Amino acid sequence: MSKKLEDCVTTIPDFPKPGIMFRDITTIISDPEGFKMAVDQLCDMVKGMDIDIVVGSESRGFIFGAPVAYALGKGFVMARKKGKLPRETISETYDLEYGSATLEMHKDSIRPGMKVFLVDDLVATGGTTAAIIKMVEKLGGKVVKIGFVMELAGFDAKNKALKGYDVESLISYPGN
Ligand SMILES: O=P(O)(O)OC[C@H]1O[C@H](OP(=O)(O)OP(=O)(O)O)[C@H](O)[C@@H]1O
Ligand SMILES: Nc1ncnc2[nH]cnc12
Repeated sequence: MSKKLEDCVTTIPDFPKPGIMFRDITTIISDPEGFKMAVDQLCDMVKGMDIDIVVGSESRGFIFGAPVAYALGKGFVMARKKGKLPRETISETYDLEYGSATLEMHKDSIRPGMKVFLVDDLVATGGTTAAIIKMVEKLGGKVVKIGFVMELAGFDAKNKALKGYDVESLISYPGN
């Protein structure tokens, strides 16, 4: 039987805090078949769609977003953690499953009217993605597709933080 992407994920209970089921992507990306499956399947999500640019968040979003952009023949924009981008930025602060954080994007990275494919490894609350959506929209871009490798369905981000957007995940885990 051929390998499935799910088989490449390792789950670590109680990391980094008690009660968190940590879905570890390191075993996807260290496996050539797993990494290729993930990138190819993310690209398939926008087959036939008109997109201008791929956006990914630091740091695990970079790992999938950059090869997806390359494979699609598009550019890649980084949403970075605070204080890392050298030019004029826009920023958003948001809550995480465990803590809070601020992401920044270069103000000139999205031009008005650009159609954005937002890529990340995982969605839990959707707070990270919602922060990026806010920045993209403030810059005049339109998020036309959001693709995740994994979703923690218990948070119901699709119907809460990301309601109204076109969201797809390659793997869905019930619960948090
Ligand atoms: O849906 P949310 O509740 O916002 O959580 C999901 C986000 O959390 C993780 O990133 P993290 O901020 O831990 O950064 P990392 O990629 O640098 O580990 C993950 O890569 C997502 O970006
Ligand atoms: N449960 C989880 N596993 C891996 N990364 C995460 N980011 C937020 N929640 C996570």
